[in-house]
Amino acid sequence: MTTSTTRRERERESRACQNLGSSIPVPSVKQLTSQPLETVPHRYIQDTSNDYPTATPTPCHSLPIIDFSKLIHPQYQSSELLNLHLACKHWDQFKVVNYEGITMYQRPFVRGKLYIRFTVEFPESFPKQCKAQQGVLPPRPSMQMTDMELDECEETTLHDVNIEEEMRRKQQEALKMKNDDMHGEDTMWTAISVGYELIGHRVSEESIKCMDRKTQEFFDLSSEEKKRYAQKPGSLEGYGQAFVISEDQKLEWCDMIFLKAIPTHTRKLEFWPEEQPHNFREALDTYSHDIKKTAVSIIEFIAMALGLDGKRFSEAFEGGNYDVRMNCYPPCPEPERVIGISSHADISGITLLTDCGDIPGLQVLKDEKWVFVEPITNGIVVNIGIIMEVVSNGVYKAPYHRAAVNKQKDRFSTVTFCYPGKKFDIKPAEELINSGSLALYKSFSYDGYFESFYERTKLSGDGVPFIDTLKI
Ligand SMILES: O=C(O)CCC(=O)C(=O)O
Ligand SMILES: [Fe+2]
Repeated sequence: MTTSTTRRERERESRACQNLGSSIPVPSVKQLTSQPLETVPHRYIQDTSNDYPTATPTPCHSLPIIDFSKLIHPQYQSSELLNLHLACKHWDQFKVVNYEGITMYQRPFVRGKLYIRFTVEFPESFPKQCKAQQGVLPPRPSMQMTDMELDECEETTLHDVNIEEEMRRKQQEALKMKNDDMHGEDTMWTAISVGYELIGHRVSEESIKCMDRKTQEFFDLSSEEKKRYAQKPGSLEGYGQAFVISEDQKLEWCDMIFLKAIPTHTRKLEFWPEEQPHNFREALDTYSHDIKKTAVSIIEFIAMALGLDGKRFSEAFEGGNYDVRMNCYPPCPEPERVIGISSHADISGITLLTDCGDIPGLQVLKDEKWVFVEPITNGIVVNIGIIMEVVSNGVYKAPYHRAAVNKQKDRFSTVTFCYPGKKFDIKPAEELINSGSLALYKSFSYDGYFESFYERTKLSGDGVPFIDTLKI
């Protein structure tokens, strides 16, 4: 009974995998740049006429940092969860009242700041009936307060606050404290994210460093060697480029290898480099299990920050799917005319990215500007994916991001797309809907969600972002 159910499930899974879309073979950018290039071939030149400008780096354009060790520390958890929430959703209006917050750590008589978030929704029009209703209702209660009520009031001043700068400052303090605390420890890693930056997570340094090396070594192999792992018709897995569906489509300045990593039975080892790079498979095996552990914890905290049952999410991601994409962006003679990866939002629940080296390339769209995400040594970028945008009913948004390239050096990144298990329906969380909000997104089964995504990748050029097709 169990065996046949498992077999049936696997068959369904394998059918679903075959429907994952495919990509037609394209030249390798690494090979293209192996000889000196002065100009870029026409197929790579992007139309940048309607593009957003790139922001000049400033402190308020850098990403917030969340301290993972605080998330798991009873003393700091609630304040760090608030930071996490603000980091995932940082566009509301904030005011601050000084010295009215909770007491400060180790200073029981000093209160910190009280941040108040105002989300004001003005009606678009006042219905005509309002006036008529006023006529039949009793007079409004007086706003005048009694002396006793006034005695209990305390006057205070609401200061305007730039919450992003404020968070930045707090996070820099947190980072400093963390570094002081961790002096001498080298087993922890720093992590950053597109929605927020995370420090102190539990992936081992060796695991990430080793994967970084293997990613670089893979792309440094000869073309013949890499082609042994080339994508096959009807599959996105393997070495190549993603989502090239027509011969005249613009190409991205990127070579990649895409592999399903977890659960282990979904691995297609024919695409996993074997003899070279030496120990590539072992490195990816360890890395993917480590990244999964981090993802399971992060998702639990994200759910808690949304006021949802964290355990439901950690369980769903414990039994989840993890796909790894390794990217190589070779140097380009005209970097401003090409794109490494075009603007997109990830379809995952969350995405964890490690930058192999210190060359910036990842950009996130913030306030209609492309902002570079500075690689942090030993860091992981955490990005909210479309699944979490739907589940949060739009409270958190899956940010648009892209990869820029540079003139001087290869850039490499290793990206893990983290998905819940197949039993997880992709729909706004019931707790959020029951609390009075309308569902803003449609509901999908796990397979239904992917089917609708891959259907859309086949429709080129209608310009409707996938996320918009999910909205009610
Ligand atoms: O390499 C990067 O910085 C971005 C990669 C990315 O967004 C992706 O693979 O989905
Ligand atoms: Fe992405």
